[in-house]
Amino acid sequence: MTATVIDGKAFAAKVRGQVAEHVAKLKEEHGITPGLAVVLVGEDPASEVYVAAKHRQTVEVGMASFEHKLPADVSEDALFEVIDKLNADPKVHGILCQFPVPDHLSERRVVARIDPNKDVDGLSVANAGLLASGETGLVSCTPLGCLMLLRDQLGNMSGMNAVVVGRSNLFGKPMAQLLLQENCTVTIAHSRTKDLAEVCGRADILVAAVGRAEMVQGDWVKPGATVIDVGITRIPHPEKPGKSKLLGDVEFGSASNVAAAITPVPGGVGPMTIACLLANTLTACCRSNGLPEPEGLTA
Ligand SMILES: Nc1nc2c(c(=O)[nH]1)N[C@@H](CN(C=O)c1ccc(C(=O)N[C@@H](CCC(=O)O)C(=O)O)cc1)CN2
Repeated sequence: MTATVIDGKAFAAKVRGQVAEHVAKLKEEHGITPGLAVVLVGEDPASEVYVAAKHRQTVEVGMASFEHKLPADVSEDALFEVIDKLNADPKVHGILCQFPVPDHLSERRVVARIDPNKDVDGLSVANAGLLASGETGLVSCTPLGCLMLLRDQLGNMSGMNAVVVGRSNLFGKPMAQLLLQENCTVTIAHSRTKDLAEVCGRADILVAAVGRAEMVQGDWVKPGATVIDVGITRIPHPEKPGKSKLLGDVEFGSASNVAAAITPVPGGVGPMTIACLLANTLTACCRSNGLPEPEGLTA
């Protein structure tokens, strides 16, 4: 079997197109422009690339982009002052702080300071709780992106065995909740799981978010499964000196011989993260103005 390679880059472009269409309608019919504020603390090179991509794509879909770059040694008080102003700013519908933050800051405390209605990363305790209770909130972007890819690939997932490898608040836990909402039978596996290969081998839907390059081998994959690879590890390119190469958590070559469908790295889940951030900003804007939400862009 050679798996269908799920094109996350193309799907993300489609999502951005839907967001742009809805944004244009909001402007025309209601004179409202959704706004996204991104706070970057320090100069982590990867974070700078992601924040630049967020700014570019926000502007491309017709939204207002507000960037706040703070020095690496910014105090928690000074950072909270910026967040408080954004919470109170009616032009800003979505706020996020790019992670990781420097060690003297706590990601948990930063997220807790953001108004849950503007928490477009969906990471606040309020939004995590709403998701766990099956109520409407804002859903973490990468799991939301994976859900969109799975719905597109599989349609009805009811009764399927889903295994999520990884239990982070950013990804594993919300992903498991979303799969549960799709009526999957969900297992969350993690570093202490016994016989991980056997657990993975029972998955009709296997979502790997372990953060260890190529840990999930082809012989862990059930024939015909749909495999979603959330890992991104950057290594020096073996053939091109000075260049780097990205690896997922799944050994793509062997897994794609067994699976029915699989996301590649790069070009799979990654591009969906920013597309879903834009979708969440649009959703937050519609909700705060009491307007109907865009269809197909929420969980
Ligand atoms: N506040 C947040 N911080 C971080 C998040 C997040 O969702 N919220 N996620 C990651 C970084 N990230 C977005 O912020 C992100 C990661 C990867 C991609 C992406 O498109 N990846 C490409 C490869 C890009 C490359 O060459 O490096 C792919 O997989 O094809 C977009 C956004 C951590 N921080």
